[in-house]
Amino acid sequence: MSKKPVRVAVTGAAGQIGYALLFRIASGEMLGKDQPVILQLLEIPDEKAQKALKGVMMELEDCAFPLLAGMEAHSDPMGAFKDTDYALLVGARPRGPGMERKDLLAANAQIFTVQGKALNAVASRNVKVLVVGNPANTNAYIAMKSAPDLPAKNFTAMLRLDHNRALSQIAAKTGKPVSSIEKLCVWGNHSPTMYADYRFATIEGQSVKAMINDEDWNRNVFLPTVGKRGAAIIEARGLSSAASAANAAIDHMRDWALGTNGKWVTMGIPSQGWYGIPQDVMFGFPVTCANGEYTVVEGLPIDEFSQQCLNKTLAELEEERQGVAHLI
Ligand SMILES: NC(=O)C1=CN([C@@H]2O[C@H](COP(=O)(O)OP(=O)(O)OC[C@H]3O[C@@H](n4cnc5c(N)ncnc54)[C@H](O)[C@@H]3O)[C@@H](O)[C@H]2O)C=CC1
Ligand SMILES: O=C([O-])CC(=O)C(=O)O
Repeated sequence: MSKKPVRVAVTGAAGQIGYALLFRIASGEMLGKDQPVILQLLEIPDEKAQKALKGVMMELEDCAFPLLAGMEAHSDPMGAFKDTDYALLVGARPRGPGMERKDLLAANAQIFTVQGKALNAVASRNVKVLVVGNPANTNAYIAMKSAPDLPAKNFTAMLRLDHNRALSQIAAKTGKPVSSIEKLCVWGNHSPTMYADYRFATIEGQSVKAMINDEDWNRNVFLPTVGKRGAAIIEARGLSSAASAANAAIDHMRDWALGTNGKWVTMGIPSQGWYGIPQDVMFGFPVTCANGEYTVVEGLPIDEFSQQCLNKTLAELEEERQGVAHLI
């Protein structure tokens, strides 16, 4: 018997990430090739944006996806989030050259109070929320705090693009396939202060740290390359990452919903005090996923350099959190 359709809300649906994301959700890449979906798409109440959204929906229709059980266009989050099982909050202003992601807080923070409240009011009580719009961690924090009736753990921020970038850098350095790398993680904020950490990583059971054996490369090449990759893409493309961001969103939601079979991935999640990170700070942690739940990988040793990195990214998140305290 075929499965009952689930509702997937996507905001910023006519934007560049939206365009790279929706077709993959509708084809079953996110929730499985046996899971029908109803897309509930949100764009701003602006004639041009709504018209562009209609165009994207016409293209979705033209794909005749067998799993696409329905589609709705919305200009109000209360409609878009009604009974939704999954919410991908992408819609927000992207940065341009010379900006840091936290420069977007003033422009974007308000979006996430409104959307958090709407989720609180009308979404499924088990809704799984992924915030992509930048600055992703603090926007996810705002949405979570604006939705007190939903479980805090159901609000997450996207660190998966950073995780995937780190995987590719390690694969290139070691000459080994991406698929062979296990136990990598990225701690903290989706910003240049993030700490991509391959101390525990293995390839075919061998330590990646020992294989690379180059602390200078770690600190002066790997960390800045991963940390500033978003800016490098903007510099090269004139626009921020879109297809890779959509791909990371698919990876994040798929793994959360369908599980990782014991493999580590990185998710931005509200801390429950793990590794000394204060309660509720939306922080990138290594997790495994099973049965629709994530579990933090606990008990990893944190050496002095790693502790400094964690402190730095935490300090930035705390600063962002103070900057939005008036919205919560
Ligand atoms: N967390 C991450 O790893 C990444 C995050 N991003 C962020 O994702 C966001 C979206 O990026 P793009 O798609 O490239 O931008 P875009 O400008 O192409 O599209 C954003 C869309 O969101 C819509 N929008 C704005 N406010 C909205 C609201 N309140 N409700 C619904 N829709 C709304 C806009 O009308 C626009 O169509 C940006 O903030 C960007 O910085 C981008 C790449 C990676
Ligand atoms: O850098 C940006 O502004 C977009 C983004 O978050 C990324 O590519 O990681």
